Amino acid sequence: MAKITIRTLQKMKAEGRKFTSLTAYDATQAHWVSAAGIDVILVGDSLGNVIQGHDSTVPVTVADMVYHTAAVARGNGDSLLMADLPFMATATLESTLDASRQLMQAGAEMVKLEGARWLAPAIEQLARNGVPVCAHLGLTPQSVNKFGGYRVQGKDDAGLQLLEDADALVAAGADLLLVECIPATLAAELQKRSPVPVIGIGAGADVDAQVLVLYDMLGLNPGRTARFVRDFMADADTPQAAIALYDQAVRNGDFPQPEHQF
Ligand SMILES: Nc1nc(=O)c2c([nH]1)NC[C@@H]1CN(c3ccc(C(=O)N[C@@H](CCC(=O)O)C(=O)O)cc3)CN21
Ligand SMILES: CC(C)C(=O)C(=O)O
Ligand SMILES: [Mg+2]
Repeated sequence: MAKITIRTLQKMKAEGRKFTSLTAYDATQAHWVSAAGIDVILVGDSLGNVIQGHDSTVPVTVADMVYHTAAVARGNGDSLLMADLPFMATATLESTLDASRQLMQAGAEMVKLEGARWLAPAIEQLARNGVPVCAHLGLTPQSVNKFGGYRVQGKDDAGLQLLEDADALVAAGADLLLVECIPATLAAELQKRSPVPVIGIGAGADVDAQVLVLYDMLGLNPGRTARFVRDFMADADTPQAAIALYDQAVRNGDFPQPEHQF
């Protein structure tokens, strides 16, 4: 497999081909995920839940993200390596740039940040400094305390707000959009109007790519899982085989199904 870059993802969108993303938190997982041909590895701040045992991503620090990003980078093959900016790292322009520098120097090739149009100046500054950006919209888990729980976002009038936020962030230089837990109809509308690829989780099938938390799609999560999760270990003997099944299912449109969307 050739090295995946933002140009590869743009080309796949232009050709109407789906691409794939999964989280990884350590070198071994990064090896499995990249060897299966997953296009984008996300070092997600969901590590706060699945590794650290917190009930949200709020406690995760920049130092935690740097540690896991460096481990994932060592195990990665050809996947594009994206890392989350954690809670409050984007509070100021200065903190955004400093945290992004640390993640990029640990081996990330793109950073992801949660938020809306107020992040446009930060994205412009990152673009000028050569840092590709994915803007995460909709259910942004770092705001769980502000939302009052993990709730579907972008319903009714908030849908138009989300589309306008996306436009502003793309105009500022965002290279990718990621939407979580929004109505599938809204995600489809966004996919149509967006010049950059749109990755979805709980956003239906009509987007350019899908992402899941690795532990969720391997059925490793002890608690209740969200509606958008499918356990790919149910039909596989090994984690590597389950990851390959997920990759195929996303590319050929078998995942997600209507039961996984809102
Ligand atoms: N293991 C894991 N998987 C994830 O997908 C994930 C994390 N951890 N940690 C960070 C955030 C938290 N996320 C979550 C957590 C819960 C729901 C959830 O329960 N959603 C409801 C929707 C409720 C509604 O209808 O408004 C669901 O039924 O899926 C969604 C996203 C996604 N991220
Ligand atoms: C759920 C995905 C999109 C994420 O941000 C994470 O794993 O932290
Ligand atoms: Mg995250």
